[in-house]
Amino acid sequence: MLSSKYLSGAAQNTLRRSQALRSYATASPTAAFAGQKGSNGKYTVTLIPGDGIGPEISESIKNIYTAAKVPIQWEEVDVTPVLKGGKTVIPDAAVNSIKKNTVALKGPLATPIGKGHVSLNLTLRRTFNLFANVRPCVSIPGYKTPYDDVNTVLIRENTEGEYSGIEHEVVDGVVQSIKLITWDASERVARYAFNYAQAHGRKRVTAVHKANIMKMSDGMFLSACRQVAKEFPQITYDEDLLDRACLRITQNPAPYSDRVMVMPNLYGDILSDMCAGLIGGLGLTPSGNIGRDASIFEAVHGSAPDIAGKGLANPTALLLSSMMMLRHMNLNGFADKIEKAALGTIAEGKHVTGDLGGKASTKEYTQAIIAKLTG
Ligand SMILES: NC(=O)C1=CN([C@@H]2O[C@H](COP(=O)(O)OP(=O)(O)OC[C@H]3O[C@@H](n4cnc5c(N)ncnc54)[C@H](O)[C@@H]3O)[C@@H](O)[C@H]2O)C=CC1
Ligand SMILES: O=C(O)CCC(=O)C(=O)O
Repeated sequence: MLSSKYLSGAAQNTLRRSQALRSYATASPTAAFAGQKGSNGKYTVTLIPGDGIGPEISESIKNIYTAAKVPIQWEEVDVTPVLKGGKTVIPDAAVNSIKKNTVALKGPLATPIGKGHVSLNLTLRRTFNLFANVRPCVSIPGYKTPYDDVNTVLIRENTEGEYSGIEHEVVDGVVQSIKLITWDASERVARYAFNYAQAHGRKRVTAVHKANIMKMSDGMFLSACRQVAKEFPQITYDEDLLDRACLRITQNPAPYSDRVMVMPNLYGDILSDMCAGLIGGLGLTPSGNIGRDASIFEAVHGSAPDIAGKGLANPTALLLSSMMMLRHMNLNGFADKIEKAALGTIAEGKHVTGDLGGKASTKEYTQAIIAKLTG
């Protein structure tokens, strides 16, 4: 093991954070929602509309929630980054709102490529120790794609790995980027994956890795998974190489319907976009960033600058993310009702957005869902 004296300041911070989180490894895997309704009978949820298509799709969710009479009031916060002590940080008001409400719905946040401020998406995940990113990807009934039986659940380690953000120039022309894997974070996400499989009736957990190449980092991730697997004898545990998993899923996704895949950070980012491609694209896939003290729900997609401001975006991915949020808040009845209206609208095919081959604007699609909810 590398002694901490050889680590950069950022790496040492990550190590400290990991040590501080040690207790999470054995804690309950889910952030049990403990929010209280206000005197108006509603829960307060933080809303980050986000960048690019974010405000358009957030507006759609708000309108659908009003129509469905979901007992939620939104606390909208701005996360335009501010400079504090030479560092780019999220404004205190936004951080405090999420701390207080413990649940947030987040639109996509854009990150400058190859320069500029750090990713605020990653900053939020780290700030609230959102250690597991759950990314389900399920075929949409009635929307025809090459496979109609996709039903994958991918759980991505969400705080470290290739996304640790520890980079420096060694000498001119040589840059080093450190992939940091800790036992604690690996064990914590592995335990979450097994608990998730158990709670959702999935019989197998597959750890996806490249430990043939990254023998120490992915190797330790696998060791943590193997150790946790012993606590769950009723669940089959196996391992698959990332490249082989990509090939197998695209050739035949059916065998992945009975399992949960768990993996280091970057692999989960890429594999979830690949799975989204199998069911119709990024306009359809939700996710939940789960921590013990807070959870933030967001679409898998980004800010889609190519269609932003044109009223073309598909709000389904954010809407389904908010369904994950409602179920997390035990508001299952509202989630079922809205999900049925959205999926019914897609299955009918008359009012779908361009990414699904339709001609409807974001507003027309939203109105069609609202008509189902109120009609
Ligand atoms: N969690 C987050 O907030 C994420 C943020 N990003 C950021 O978003 C920005 C743009 O990234 P890209 O690589 O362009 O990925 P992207 O996901 O924004 O877009 C990829 C493609 O999918 C389409 N698309 C995405 N969402 C859609 C929707 N709801 N409806 C219809 N079409 C949709 C876009 O039009 C584009 O052609 C970058 O700054 C990136 O860093 C990227 C991924 C996740
Ligand atoms: O933060 C970003 O801009 C991209 C993040 C991303 O692709 C993800 O990890 O979901």
